[in-house]
Amino acid sequence: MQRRMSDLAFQDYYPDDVSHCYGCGRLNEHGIQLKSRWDGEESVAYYTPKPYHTAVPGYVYGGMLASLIDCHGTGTAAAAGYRAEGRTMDSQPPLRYVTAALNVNYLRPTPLGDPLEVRGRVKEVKGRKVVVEAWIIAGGEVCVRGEVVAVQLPEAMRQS
Ligand SMILES: CCCCCCCCCCCC(=O)SCCNC(=O)CCNC(=O)[C@H](O)C(C)(C)COP(=O)(O)OP(=O)(O)OC[C@H]1O[C@@H](n2cnc3c(N)ncnc32)[C@H](O)[C@@H]1OP(=O)(O)O
Repeated sequence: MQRRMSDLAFQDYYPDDVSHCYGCGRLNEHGIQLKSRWDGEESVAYYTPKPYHTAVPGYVYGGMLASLIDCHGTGTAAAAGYRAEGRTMDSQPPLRYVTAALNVNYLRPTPLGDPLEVRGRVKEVKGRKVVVEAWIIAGGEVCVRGEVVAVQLPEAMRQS
């Protein structure tokens, strides 16, 4: 069945050459394949960690949580970059963002087994840089807060 455009997540628009990321690449069969969308002025994604994403028994591994902040942040940055240019994510030329900086604060243990809600808000769009704050909610409580600085790849590093 053909999907409506509004069903597509930010990551579904990534060109193939940036769709192998472990966290968000739709072409990485071993990865998380995170899907982020706008929810008003915020962005949102959902993911339920697997039983093997364990830190101490019953709680989610911090590296997994950092990956969620990272890839929801870069996805939100990409969407914000297109929005700042007044165009849709399927328009040309494609924008390619990478993580320049990632800060993660673990506020309380994140229970393993519940669906996690990952939310984001754009703090700044300036030139090639987008700063996104992101947080993870489990069981109605914010367990993790972070910030992502995403920067568009310099022209010289683009392969297409
Ligand atoms: C639809 C398709 C979507 C495609 C989206 C694809 C998503 C894939 C997501 C993958 C997520 C990853 O894991 S990516 C893999 C991990 N990341 C990487 O390997 C990146 C390695 N680093 C680099 O390649 C480089 O350092 C860059 C490209 C990030 C930046 O280098 P540059 O291009 O020379 O940057 P530069 O001109 O100096 O800086 C530009 C602006 O960014 C700021 N800036 C630069 N680095 C930092 C930093 N660490 N912390 C804070 N701010 C920084 C500068 O102050 C400046 O701000 P101002 O002065 O203008 O204010």
